[in-house]
Amino acid sequence: MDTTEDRLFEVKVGKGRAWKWLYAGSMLLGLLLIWVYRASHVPEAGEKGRWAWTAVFAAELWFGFYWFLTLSVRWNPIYRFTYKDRLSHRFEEKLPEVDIFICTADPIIEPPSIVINTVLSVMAYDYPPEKLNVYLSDDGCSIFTFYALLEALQFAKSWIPFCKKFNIQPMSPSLFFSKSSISVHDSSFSDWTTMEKLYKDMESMESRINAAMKLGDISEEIKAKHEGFSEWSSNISSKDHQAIVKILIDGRDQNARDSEGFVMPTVVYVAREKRPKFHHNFKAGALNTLLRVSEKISNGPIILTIDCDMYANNAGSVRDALCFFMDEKQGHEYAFVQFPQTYKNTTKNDLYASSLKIIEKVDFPGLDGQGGPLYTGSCCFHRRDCLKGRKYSELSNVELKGERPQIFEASSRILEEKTKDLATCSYEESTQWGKEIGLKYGCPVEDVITGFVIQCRGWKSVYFCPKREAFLGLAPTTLSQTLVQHKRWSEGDLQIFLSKYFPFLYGFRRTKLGLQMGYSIYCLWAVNSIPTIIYAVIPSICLLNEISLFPNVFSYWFIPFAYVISLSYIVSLWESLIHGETLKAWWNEKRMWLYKRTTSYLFAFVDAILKMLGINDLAFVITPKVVDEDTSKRYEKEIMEFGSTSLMFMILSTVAMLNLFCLVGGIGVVIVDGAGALGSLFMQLLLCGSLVLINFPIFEASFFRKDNGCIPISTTLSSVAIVIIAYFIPVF
Ligand SMILES: O=c1ccn([C@@H]2O[C@H](COP(=O)(O)OP(=O)(O)O[C@H]3O[C@H](CO)[C@@H](O)[C@H](O)[C@H]3O)[C@@H](O)[C@H]2O)c(=O)[nH]1
Ligand SMILES: [Mn+2]
Repeated sequence: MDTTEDRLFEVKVGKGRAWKWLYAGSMLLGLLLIWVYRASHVPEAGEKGRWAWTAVFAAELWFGFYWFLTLSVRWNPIYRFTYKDRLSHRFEEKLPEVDIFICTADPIIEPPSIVINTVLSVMAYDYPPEKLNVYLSDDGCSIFTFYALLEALQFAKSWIPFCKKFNIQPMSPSLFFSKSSISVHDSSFSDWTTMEKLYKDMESMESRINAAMKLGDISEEIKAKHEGFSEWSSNISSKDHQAIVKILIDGRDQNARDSEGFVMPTVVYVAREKRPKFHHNFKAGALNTLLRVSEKISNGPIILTIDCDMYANNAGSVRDALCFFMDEKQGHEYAFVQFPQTYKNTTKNDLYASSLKIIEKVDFPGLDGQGGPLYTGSCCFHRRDCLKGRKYSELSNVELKGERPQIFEASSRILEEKTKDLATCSYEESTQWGKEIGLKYGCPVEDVITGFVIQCRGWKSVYFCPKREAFLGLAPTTLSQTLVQHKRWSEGDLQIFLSKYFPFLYGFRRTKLGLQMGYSIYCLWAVNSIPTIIYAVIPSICLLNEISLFPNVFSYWFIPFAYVISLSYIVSLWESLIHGETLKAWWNEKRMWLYKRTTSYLFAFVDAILKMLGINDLAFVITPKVVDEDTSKRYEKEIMEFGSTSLMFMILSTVAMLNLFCLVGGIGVVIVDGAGALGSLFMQLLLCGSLVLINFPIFEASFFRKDNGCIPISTTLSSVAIVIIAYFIPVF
């Protein structure tokens, strides 16, 4: 019973080992030579540039070490393929219940129209609907989200059967109808009238929801239609809002069938206290709430967690995930199956590098080869018991039983009352929730830390990248949103590194060394800020002051520098291009690399240290899912968005101005001193020149743009002033 035909999935191992050895070996040699050069050429005490030299040396040591960590995810990538036909052939009748957890937190920055499209998309999965249960957690505790959900469920009655009948993908109505070429256009599609009607229904649903939002209230007429609205009837702002649980569709209920006998998935709305406070714990708290509530309602052994802006785009994803969990040979080893988080709103050249292409295409298959990818919060299927805290044991055969708790027989109203207490934040007081049970608390990347602990309990995870994207989400569409998001991520990741979950210690013997290194790549994102700032500032200042920090182009020592630098850029460019990025997207990615490191990571670094000292509190800054029309037009045209004053922009602008200033000065020096100076300052000219080039959008936004997204004049003036002042401070 071990032939390949029995397996529900297949694994292909990446090729090119010999090349990798050659690459890694020669890079290492180059790095060693650079370090030898640095160590043997330190300027004498009292000589100019001694400090600069030391700083640059330290930065290069770090870059070398960090590069070494990144080898872990390039060494052994694996790629997976599933056999869904075998799954249905063998297990169709025994498919488990699947619970889908969707989180939303704020009706303004996460508009209900987005949330309901996510809900509708997962309801339409190609999966027995009586085994599909959708839970929406609403930390915004918003009557509008609730209302929108009710509207969506009404619409679902025609939308879901339509999706199933014609295999509609994407299953999110707004995405489906926004596509200019609709995939059902072939001859088999015969139901234009239904489609047109659906489109009209969707539009009128949207306009009703928007009208209610605009009005700031739900009309009495609508409120009368569902008793659930009464939860909001009393003066909510003064009352301590405990929790709401509403079973809106009970999939087991015969009434949930439509006239043709069509069954709808179960849909449950859960809201907790409105304002984050004691025991709230942000998204991790929300997911743990859903764990408890769902346990009493459907208790699906498999759970999908997604964010409210992540539309399901591939109807087969649930079955894909089950191909891993239900595989007889290896299924019992896997705790979760992570799908890539892809975005529907990235522009052609991915201005803010938000597609995270290299992570998706290179890092994660690489991590999979080391024991499994990170859990990234969204687009991930879990085994319920692993998520709750179960340890792996080779002996126990983890069955995926689809049994519902007895209590389900209870009527919805009784069940709602019973689960309400479980949904409150105060329920968790002096319990193990967030510590031993469920998602971990106290970290802005609850997902990464939770996944890591699961892997340390002996479980493996799976990364599955299907041909048709499984999910399509919304990436941030402005520079500051992107930088803030990365601050949250890098801060959370660094916190893990500084905590008892330090990968090399906590993961020791529990996970592979390669996986610990893989985690460290992200955990140390924030630390990269310091060496990067050193490199972006010091060589340029030295250039201006005619202090050479690199070997002369005509010296042998120049070779390792040239080799290491060009090879790393060639490899990075090659990785981008083979994964379908444009040349410009690569360039944009390099710019964001610099911007994240000099701002997000720097702030994260500082905040993580403060947090460790107990000075700072935990926060979760939610990424807005909408921007105004003006901004969104600029985004479409790939014009970088600044628009406001912020410390982050101030830093970016100062670094850019400084380099411009130094480049002009440096060129002046070379012209005056001639070829000799060019040889010894060549590397610095190149570095400074590249920094000026990559910062072109900043110069444009400071001096040439007139729109609302340009850099405020005050920021430009201040950064120029800082550069001038810095020029007169004798640093060396
Ligand atoms: O108090 C909160 C705060 C956030 N959320 C939800 O968490 C999700 C993610 O928030 P978002 O602002 O969109 O963050 P992103 O940076 O886009 O999210 C990434 O990073 C998070 C960790 O920082 C992960 O939880 C996410 O899954 C992952 O997509 C959203 O659905 C929110 O509604 C809550 O439910 N409650
Ligand atoms: Mn998001």
